[in-house]
Amino acid sequence: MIYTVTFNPAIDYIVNVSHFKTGEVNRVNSDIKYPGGKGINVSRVLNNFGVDTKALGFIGGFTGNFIKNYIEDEGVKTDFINVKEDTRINVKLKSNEETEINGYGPTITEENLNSLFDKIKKLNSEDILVLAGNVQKSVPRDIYAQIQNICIKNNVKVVVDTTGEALLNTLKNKPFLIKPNKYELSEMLNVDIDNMDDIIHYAKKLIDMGAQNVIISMAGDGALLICNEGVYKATTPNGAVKNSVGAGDSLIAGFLASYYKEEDILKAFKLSVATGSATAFSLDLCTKEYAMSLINQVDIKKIS
Ligand SMILES: Nc1ncnc2c1ncn2[C@@H]1O[C@H](COP(=O)(O)OP(=O)(O)O)[C@@H](O)[C@H]1O
Ligand SMILES: O=P(O)(O)OC[C@H]1O[C@](O)(COP(=O)(O)O)[C@@H](O)[C@@H]1O
Repeated sequence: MIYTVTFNPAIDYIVNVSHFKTGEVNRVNSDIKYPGGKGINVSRVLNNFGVDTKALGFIGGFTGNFIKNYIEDEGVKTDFINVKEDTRINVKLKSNEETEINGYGPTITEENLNSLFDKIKKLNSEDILVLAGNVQKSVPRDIYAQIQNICIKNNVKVVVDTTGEALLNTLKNKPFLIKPNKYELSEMLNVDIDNMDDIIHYAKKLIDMGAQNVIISMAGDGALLICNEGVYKATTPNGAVKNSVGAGDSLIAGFLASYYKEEDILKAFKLSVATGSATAFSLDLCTKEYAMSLINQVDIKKIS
């Protein structure tokens, strides 16, 4: 089973406004609410691919229930821990530019954390665990590293998709896969990144620091994979972007949907990029059929 953990789920409130102006009353052309948060998105796409997945994490209030009911109706299994405050709402404003306002999120207590640890202790070597998204300020910065330590004992593969210090803290525990985008790569290592050589150089540093496989996602410029076999670059398929929220999460889901079945890193990389793009070209997260229809347009080249 592929488990995901989302510490800070969100309702993604997508708002389309033709010509957004600050300091004025703006009327929406259309709006829609989706369940969001990185691990939840990964589980939703895995479920679309027919892969058995369970979403763990913390939800609260009516906003939390919206997420739970929505994804359970789609067929995603859940085992959330209820917290006292409401799950956050993240606003994704689509106008001439895309603007995101991500909420703060509810407090997580030590008791909440212990309940999560108990659930994770039950995973075994057949399972994969995805730790995805930012964690609330109330949570220790090394929480993902603490969870990895439980997983190491039970031989569970761990994928980490977060940023900054929280991600750096996980490297010593050798995560199976990490997926910073190029801005997150530059931010976490506190370096300027100007070109592809810089991206490769710093992505290799993450391998030296402990990551087993690194994907650097680069939106419309595709993605890079750094693994045991070398460095590979993937192009993206052609298409018109409708909503890129969740494209990175979809990339991870596509990777795992393939890897879980075939354990072939390069095949998984190809599907991952097709899946990320399929979501970017869709209003909601993509279907399996759409991702599969794009896969032959993804060109992968070994670059070193
Ligand atoms: N504009 C785009 N055109 C085509 N594919 C895209 C576009 N934006 C995102 N994608 C796909 O989604 C993947 C992840 O997107 P990216 O924006 O890099 O991740 P994140 O959402 O984590 O920042 C990319 O590697 C690519 O496959
Ligand atoms: O946990 P964070 O970093 O605040 O991000 C949460 C947001 O990221 C998303 O999971 C989308 O992530 P990506 O676009 O990077 O795939 C949204 O659903 C959610 O609003």
